[in-house]
Amino acid sequence: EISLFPAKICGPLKIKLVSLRVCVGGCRGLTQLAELPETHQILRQTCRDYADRELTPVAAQLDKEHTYPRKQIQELGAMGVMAMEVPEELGGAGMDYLAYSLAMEEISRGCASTGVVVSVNNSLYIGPVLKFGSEKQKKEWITPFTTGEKVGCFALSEPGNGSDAGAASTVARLDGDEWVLNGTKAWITNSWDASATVVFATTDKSLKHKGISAFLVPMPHPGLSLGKKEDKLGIRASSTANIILEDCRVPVDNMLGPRGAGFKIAMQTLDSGRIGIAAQALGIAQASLDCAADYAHKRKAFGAPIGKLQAVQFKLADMALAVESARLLTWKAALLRDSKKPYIKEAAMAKLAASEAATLCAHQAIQILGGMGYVTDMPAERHYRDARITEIYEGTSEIQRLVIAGQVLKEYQL
Ligand SMILES: Cc1cc2nc3c(=O)[nH]c(=O)nc-3n(C[C@H](O)[C@H](O)[C@H](O)COP(=O)(O)OP(=O)(O)OC[C@H]3O[C@@H](n4cnc5c(N)ncnc54)[C@H](O)[C@@H]3O)c2cc1C
Repeated sequence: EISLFPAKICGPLKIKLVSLRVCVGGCRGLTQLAELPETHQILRQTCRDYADRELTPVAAQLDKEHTYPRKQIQELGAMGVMAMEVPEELGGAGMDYLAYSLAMEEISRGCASTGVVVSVNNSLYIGPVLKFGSEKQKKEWITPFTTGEKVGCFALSEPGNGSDAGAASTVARLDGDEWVLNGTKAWITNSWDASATVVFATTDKSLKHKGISAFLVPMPHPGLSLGKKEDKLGIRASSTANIILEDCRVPVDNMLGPRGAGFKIAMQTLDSGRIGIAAQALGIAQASLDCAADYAHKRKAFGAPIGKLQAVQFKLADMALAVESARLLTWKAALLRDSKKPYIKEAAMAKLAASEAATLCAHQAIQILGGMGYVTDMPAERHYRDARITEIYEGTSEIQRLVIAGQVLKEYQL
């Protein structure tokens, strides 16, 4: 298998990923979190090699020019990475969430913008269709999104509400055999590059969050327009914009899941999605540590490498500790999900720990690099900018703490 690699980028990698499908059941019983099964180690190395070759060298330019990584997303699609959990019959890689987390970390280590495109397509767009869609919807709305040719998005937030997602003001009105959508969705990742979106809108305002339903909307589509591309601090190669719905009509068949189930669909989607964002944050944290440790060996001050200074060593130790502990939490959350056990608390813990690790590591990497950390000649400043969003989207750090506390209090309920 390994001898096939690398003849041509996508073909051999696809073969490798396909051959890993057989082992998915093997990791369910994994108790030794510190060591991955061999199959997952191969997947991790394959994604790491791809990122080193195709993402790390171009990440700074994609960021600078705000360029959507089209070629890379198509290559990742050919590898199976754009639809990791989707069964083979629907065109996906048929793998587990641990595998998805490993791929997400390695891709984000190379380019965090590419990481978020992969994450939104896998967990936020395909995820809810796979879980709540009819067989017909799965074929129509998933299969074309497995190859990297098309990507999807997830439209929950609005200008007036983000954390308080149940307060959605976008409405859906039934008119004959069509739903008519009106409202504005804010901050939608992938929107400028997407071919479809899951939209959350209220079908009965009096029921509050229980009146929210989910809809599948093709893009472009009459009545759907995009706002300006947001000029962001980080993850600048991914697009973020408002999606504006003005009498946007979709057939009744485009409702995803039962009427009124939209809030549940959104929350369950975000529970899983957080594991992917934890993995994205881990990739950024690891890239910051890589950059700082390498520099500590090479940069000399007062006649010796700065890595000999205890002050620098302490920073590296704290960074490595934060990365490793967040990685174990992320793998634990993924393994629990793969074994169909409750994972809400662990996913929130993983996202909180990994995003704070990313912020810490990126901050300390700049300190270790000194002036070189502050300019675009080195990647540390990009990691610092990219890290920040992981503490905001798919639930801010404050919301993660609320989720964790809610679960802890439940465990101690009398
Ligand atoms: C680059 C980017 C990409 C995004 N991509 C998407 C996407 O693809 N799809 C999508 O639907 N959304 C997306 N979002 C939106 C994102 O999920 C929201 O920004 C996030 O949930 C926070 O919502 P908000 O910005 O409205 O902040 P608010 O909810 O207004 O929060 C403001 C502050 O108040 C705090 N706060 C709010 N409520 C509480 C509480 N109960 N307890 C304690 N503190 C609280 C928050 O933690 C935060 O610090 C994206 C955002 C960005 C910036």
